Amino acid sequence: MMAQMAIELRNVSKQRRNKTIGPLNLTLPQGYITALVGHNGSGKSTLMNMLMQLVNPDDGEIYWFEQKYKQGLPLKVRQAIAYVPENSLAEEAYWNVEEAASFRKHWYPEWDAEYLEGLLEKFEVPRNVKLGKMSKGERRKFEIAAALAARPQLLLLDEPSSGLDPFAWKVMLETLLRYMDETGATILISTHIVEEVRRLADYIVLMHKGELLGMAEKDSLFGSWSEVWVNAADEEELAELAAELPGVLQLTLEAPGAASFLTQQVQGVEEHIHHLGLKVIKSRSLELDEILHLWTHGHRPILVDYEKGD
Ligand SMILES: Nc1ncnc2c1ncn2[C@@H]1O[C@H](COP(=O)(O)OP(=O)(O)OP(=O)(O)O)[C@@H](O)[C@H]1O
Repeated sequence: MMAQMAIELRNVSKQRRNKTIGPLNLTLPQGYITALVGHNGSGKSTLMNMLMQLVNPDDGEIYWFEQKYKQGLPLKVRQAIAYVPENSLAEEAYWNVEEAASFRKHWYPEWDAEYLEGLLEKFEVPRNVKLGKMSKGERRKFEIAAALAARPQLLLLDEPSSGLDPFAWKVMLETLLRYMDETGATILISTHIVEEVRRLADYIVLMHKGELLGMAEKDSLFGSWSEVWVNAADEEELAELAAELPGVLQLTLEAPGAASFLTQQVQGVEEHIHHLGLKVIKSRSLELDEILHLWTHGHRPILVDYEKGD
């Protein structure tokens, strides 16, 4: 399946109890890791479930490797996708690692038993324990290892790090990066962990209250917002600053003689400040979580690579 696009969503929507997810427009280019971020209940799992056809959209169209399959995903496509859902399947609870692995091996033609062995060892997954008797983290590690052993072209991971200890988490990151390097697969990962986004993601997709706020190249987000401190004497000077500086946020007098604000155009703003006869005391780039927070509050970063909001 030599497609440029692993996944495309066109105006996809799904009615949930009291809210609508969508309309979602999104393109996942092949060969990249995209992090799906957003608050609880924003629709991340619903989106993943639609990509597995576990949930069907009410409206719109989904393309897998540039094809749409209204009548169900063909086996060949299904076999190219591995999914680690938020909650592990109850049906497999009575199997141990070997039994679960041998079942999946029949399902996935590219199954790599040796690779699985290596991963289980690295992750320190206990053997001869039924999956249902494993700790949350142990089960999670098995599920991630087994998903990779299927050698998927598209890997969907719904909060894979939940329950992992720091050691296992590190192994997971290394393993995913290596897998991407070796195979050029596509990964969609939902996560609440900023550090994970920072280390893994090529692209960030932000969901908020059932809507996609946009997609940004991760690197373009860094440095998009800055916090700047200036020497402003009083409220009067502050008001002058506010009138002079376009598009600044959260302008506040921090202490007598010092004000701070947020800006996306740090250079232009600094020139303005000098022009007003004031000085920049210091400035810093906002962290990724701060940038995402601003974004969910309507302050879209300017350096967004491309938006599939049409
Ligand atoms: N089977 C369902 N039937 C009806 N509504 C559902 C169903 N599953 C989820 N919802 C609702 O849809 C919304 C989105 O849920 P979803 O699980 O997709 O969010 P999420 O972003 O994955 O959240 P979290 O970060 O908590 O995992 C929520 O308001 C949820 O209550």
